[in-house]
Amino acid sequence: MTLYTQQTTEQSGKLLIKCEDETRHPRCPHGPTLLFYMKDKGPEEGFYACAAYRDRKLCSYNVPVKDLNSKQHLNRVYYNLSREYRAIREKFWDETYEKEKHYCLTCNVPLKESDLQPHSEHSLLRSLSENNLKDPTSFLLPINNDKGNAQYYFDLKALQFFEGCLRKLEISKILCMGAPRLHGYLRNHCKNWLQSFLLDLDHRFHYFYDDEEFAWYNMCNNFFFDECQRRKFIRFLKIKSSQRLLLFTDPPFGCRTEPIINTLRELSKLFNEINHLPHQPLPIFWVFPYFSEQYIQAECSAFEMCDYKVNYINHLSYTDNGHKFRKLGSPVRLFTNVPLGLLKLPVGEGYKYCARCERYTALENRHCNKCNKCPSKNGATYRHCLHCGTCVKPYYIHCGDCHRCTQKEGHNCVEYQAKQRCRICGKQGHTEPKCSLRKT
Ligand SMILES: C[S@@+](CC[C@H](N)C(=O)[O-])C[C@H]1O[C@@H](n2cnc3c(N)ncnc32)[C@H](O)[C@@H]1O
Ligand SMILES: [Zn+2]
Ligand SMILES: [Zn+2]
Ligand SMILES: [Zn+2]
Ligand SMILES: [Zn+2]
Ligand SMILES: [Zn+2]
Ligand SMILES: [Zn+2]
Repeated sequence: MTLYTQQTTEQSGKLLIKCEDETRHPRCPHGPTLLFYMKDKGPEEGFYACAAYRDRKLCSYNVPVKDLNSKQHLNRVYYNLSREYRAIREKFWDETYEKEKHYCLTCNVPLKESDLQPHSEHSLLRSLSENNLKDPTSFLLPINNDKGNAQYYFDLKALQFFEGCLRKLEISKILCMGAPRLHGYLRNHCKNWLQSFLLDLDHRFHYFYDDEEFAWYNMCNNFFFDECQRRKFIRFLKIKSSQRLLLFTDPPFGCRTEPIINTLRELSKLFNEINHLPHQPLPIFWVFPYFSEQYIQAECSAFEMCDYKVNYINHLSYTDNGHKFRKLGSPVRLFTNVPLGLLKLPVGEGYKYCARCERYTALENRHCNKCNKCPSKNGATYRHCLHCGTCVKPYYIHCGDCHRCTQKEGHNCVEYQAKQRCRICGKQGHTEPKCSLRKT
């Protein structure tokens, strides 16, 4: 059962989520839970469920608010495995007796020569190379369950694009929150000007990275599994006045936006406190699909969407070559509070500079003089509809009853209008003809 994705909420009505006060919520093994409830019934009728895993098979914690027995649930302590993982790392890297390093992909454990025997029938990677060890995402099997880790890795072009942006913005420290391949890439290619720190739910990184660059972490509730790692992380946040830190995140697309935004706020606050800076949001890069724009902007209007299409190497639909979106390319974009004019998109890869927008946009995104912007969101070339007063997807048809362009012919106008969002201002409850922001 997928209860918690944003799209489900939109369809099924109003499943809300309470995450601000989460440290007071009962805990599952993945930290404080989130409180889910229906808008018309209120939090008392809601339930607490795991912040990280969106499937009961992956984390079975699910307790209705009214069944919460404080003694039973509130003070439950879960065993922290971080210490054990770190002990395995120490042994793995200790070369006093054995130098060779191996990995069992079946059991997901690093091994030395004398550990190999019980794994002889398993899928083994013997004698890991230095390059493998420098970036474990080069050989670890991605955990690509969409209701859990949803581990999809950037392709090389995306990594190079991000590197270019970070250079241009003169970033000197980066937090890779749920971005292990980016972390691996940057620590190997950019270490003389950029320090990277990885925050991820995947405990396997314990084996390859020490506490100076990795913390086992849940970004949906800002939870560190290990206190020692949290302290090291706080040290990493401390910057000199000449340095700049950027927070980069690529969460699973099934994650709700509210808890992530909450975490971004908490981390910004912590960063400012540690550095004795006035309140200001951190520069953030957030990779997410273009169709989530409304949810991100509803919570945080400072985030704008950049036209760059982000590709993954191990996801069929989320690449330019994927079958589902082949015509329009990957639907994955970069959302950021950094002014879009500061980002340079690669001209040889389907992008151009639009002098009127004063930023780079996709080649197919033609500037509309009436809307005064390059309007496309999804990679198609939009056309301007004079009746709607805005640009729309090319295959939309203007409906005389709805007074707007719609996707489906023969739709039920009453039902359709009730659910729609205005394409000009993004709000619900009216459509373009009645929008106060309409220009033409
Ligand atoms: C879509 S992948 C992003 C990887 C990125 N594209 C890269 O190549 O570096 C999501 C990553 O976030 C991690 N993750 C998933 N849920 C998380 C959570 N609740 N907290 C922290 N990390 C999480 C996964 O383990 C995975 O590494
Ligand atoms: Zn859990
Ligand atoms: Zn094994
Ligand atoms: Zn333009
Ligand atoms: Zn237009
Ligand atoms: Zn129209
Ligand atoms: Zn409007």
